[in-house]
Order: sequence, then C-alpha cells, then structure tokens
Amino acid sequence: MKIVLASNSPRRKELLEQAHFRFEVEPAKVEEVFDESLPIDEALMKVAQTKAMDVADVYPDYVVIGADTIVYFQGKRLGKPKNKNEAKRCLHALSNQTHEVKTGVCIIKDHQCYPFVETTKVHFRDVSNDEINRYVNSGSCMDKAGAYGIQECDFVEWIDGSYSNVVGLPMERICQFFHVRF
Ligand SMILES: Cc1cn([C@H]2C[C@H](O)[C@@H](COP(=O)(O)OP(=O)(O)OP(=O)(O)O)O2)c(=O)[nH]c1=O
Repeated sequence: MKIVLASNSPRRKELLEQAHFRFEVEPAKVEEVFDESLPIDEALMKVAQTKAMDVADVYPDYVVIGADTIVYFQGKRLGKPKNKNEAKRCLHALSNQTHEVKTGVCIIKDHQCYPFVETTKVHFRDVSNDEINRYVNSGSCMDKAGAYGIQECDFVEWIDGSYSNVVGLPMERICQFFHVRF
C-alpha cells in the first residue's frame, strides 16, 4: 500500500516515521479556511479533508493522510499565532487552565474519505510572564497551534488522551486504521 502524507509539518512526518511507516510527503497547496458555521469538529474534519483531497488529485493511487491541529479553549479556536504579541496573549490565557487540542484527520483510500477528530485535554501549570517572554522570543512557537509545542516546553502539567495527537497526529487511531501495532 502506497501512502502519502499531505502535510508540511515536520512533526507529523516524524510521528509516522517513529511508527515505521513508509510514505511520501506532499504538502497540500490549499488555504486553511475554517467554516465557522459548522460545529468545531465538523469544521476541523472539513479542513483535513480539503488538504487530503488536494493531494489525492495528484496521487490518485495512494492512500492520503491529511490533518489539521487546533487548540480549543473557552469555545474559541486558537490556531497558529500571527505575531509574537498574539503568541504571548495566547500563552497567558492558557496558563493555569485546561484546554483541548483537536486534530482533524482525513484518510482517503480507494476514493473514499475516512474523516475523524481526536481530542486531548491539556492542563498548563501556572506559567510566569518571564517564562512566556523567553519562550516566545525563542521563536519556535510561531508555527504551532496555540503558540506552544508540548514536545519542547515544560508548561504542561498533565494531559488526558493521546500525546501524539497534541504534537499533530493521533498515532493510536492512525495505526488502528492501517492495522499496525502502536
Ligand atoms: C499544540 C501543538 C501543535 N503543534 C503543531 C502541529 C502542527 O504542525 C501545527 C498546527 O498546524 P497545522 O495547520 O495543523 O499543520 P501545519 O501547517 O504545520 O502543516 P500542514 O497544514 O501542511 O499539515 O502545530 C506542535 O508541534 N505541538 C503542540 O503541542
């Protein structure tokens, strides 16, 4: 079975590699448009599907994996920060609070779409202004939903659910789909 990952994210590539998948990488060339009129999970699956379908056009005989990760907090979707100030505001808001990380996935196989959403609860400890400034100024938060990477900061006190889902792909469910042991 030939697999292609429709993503630009180095984290998703790494997660699939760690699980010993063999695959190509072809980032989708579509704008991420969120349909705010839909319930959050539906909107997320739609974005993942748009990414997967874009690549399926070019790789018709491959199984395509598309995904999109967001932070969901107090009924609001937090994507990648637009600038450092927004990143700081976002981390302040998440400090000492519990939020959800949602990854929408769409797998296209034999012209059929298999979409799903995985949700992980994440709790931040109390994070000081200094810590937030230092982390944001290091720059690595800018390409990450919610302005943090669980794999590179120590703000997370506990999680409930899939860790890899927070990083960008729910590997338990991906492996289940492909009948691979996780
Ligand atoms: C919350 C969180 C997100 N992230 C990353 C995963 C995703 O790469 C990114 C969310 O952006 P996405 O838009 O889901 O993905 P992407 O733009 O990196 O790649 P593509 O659209 O081509 O698939 O945030 C982490 O690495 N660690 C975290 O703890």
